[in-house]
Amino acid sequence: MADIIIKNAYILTMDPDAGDIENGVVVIENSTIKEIGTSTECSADKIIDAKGSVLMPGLVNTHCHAGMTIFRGYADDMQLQDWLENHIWPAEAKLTDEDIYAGTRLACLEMIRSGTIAFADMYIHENRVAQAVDEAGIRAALSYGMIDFGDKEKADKELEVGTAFVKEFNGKGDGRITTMYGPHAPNTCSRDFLIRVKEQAVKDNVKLHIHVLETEAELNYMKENFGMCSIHFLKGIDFWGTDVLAAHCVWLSDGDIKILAEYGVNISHNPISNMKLASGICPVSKLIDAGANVCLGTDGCASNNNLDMFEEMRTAALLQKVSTMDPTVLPARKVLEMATINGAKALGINSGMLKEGYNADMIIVDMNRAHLTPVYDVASHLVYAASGKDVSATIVNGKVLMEDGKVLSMDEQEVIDIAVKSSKDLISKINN
Ligand SMILES: O=c1[nH]cnc2c1ncn2[C@@H]1O[C@H](CO)[C@@H](O)[C@H]1O
Ligand SMILES: [Zn+2]
Repeated sequence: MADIIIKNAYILTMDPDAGDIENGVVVIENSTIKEIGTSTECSADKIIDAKGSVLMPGLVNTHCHAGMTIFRGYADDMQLQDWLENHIWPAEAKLTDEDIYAGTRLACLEMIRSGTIAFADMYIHENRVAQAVDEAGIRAALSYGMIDFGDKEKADKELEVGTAFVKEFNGKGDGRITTMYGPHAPNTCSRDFLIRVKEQAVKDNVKLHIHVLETEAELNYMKENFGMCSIHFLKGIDFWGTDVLAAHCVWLSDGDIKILAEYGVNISHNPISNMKLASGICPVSKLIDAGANVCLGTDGCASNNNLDMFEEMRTAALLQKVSTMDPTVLPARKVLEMATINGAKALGINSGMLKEGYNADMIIVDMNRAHLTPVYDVASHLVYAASGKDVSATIVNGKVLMEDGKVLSMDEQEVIDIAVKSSKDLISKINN
């Protein structure tokens, strides 16, 4: 007896061998996909009738600071450096681990609601992030964000916290949680520290998550201090590899693009954050043409200001078209690949496709809506017309986290109330 059968769905498998299945069935047993096709002999404890809906792999958000939902709308309309140094970092200094737990629960709730099945996180008090992820039932690749600012003592401490986190939480939450090292950026971490972190990550056999060339200011800083850009600098210390998830990568030369592709670096494109902070535009279509693995992320909620990966897909497509003045770049299916297959590859998880043996991580999108009518091409609607609010069900690791628009793995009102309280406490701490 299987656990769940989903029937009568239009299945967007994202599996290049299978394509779309117009009236399909998926059978879930334990945490994986047991069968996918047009019919099944299996029976199951639970049957979900997805008539009129699309069943697809859940989306993967490859760059997030989940706890920053607490700062949603807190500091808008400024330059990244001013925003971080004068607003976000002073406020983060007042955050308690309880605030981060509350903010991450809110993020998980929002992600489950909007069809995200996994995310890559870099933040502080990451043990509480892991707790929130474990309880919410979502999947995540978590890292403690480390910054040394060239201070040797701080570097030792940061690496100690980062290493302890990696070791304690890798594989937790029935394997839904994996861990990474999170050196913040080449202009906030020293050369020595980045070398040590890379060595430790290789030793522990875990991946690395880092911000790279998000701003022109970083490019100028690296040129002034090292006589080269961050891409060549990181190449020089043997940092690059398929184990690296590099967020942003906005300020790239054609030579940099070749390096990133050659080393198989995973690039998390965050178009909304890059637009909001006026950081610039990642040359996504050039990266893809060069053969690089480009995926999508929202960044934290203070620079987006939501975690809706459907909005991120649409923005990625539109921004690339207007910036290259070529409407043929990043067609809908390509963007869907970025948000599913490519994201799963970056996180090293067996998700991103609906295929036998893969993780049972999937979502149901309700197409019976005015703004999704009529339908000529399902992929087009998912990228250009749908939003996260159209997701009716989210399944992660074979567990139904949301069904018929109702979140089952957490008490929604409680999560919202506690996050509101955290934000109010925070403001009074900041003002005192
Ligand atoms: O867009 C961004 N660029 C650089 N840093 C960021 C961005 N968003 C958030 N953080 C910061 O990265 C650290 C992770 O532990 C946090 O301090 C967070 O505020
Ligand atoms: Zn970030």
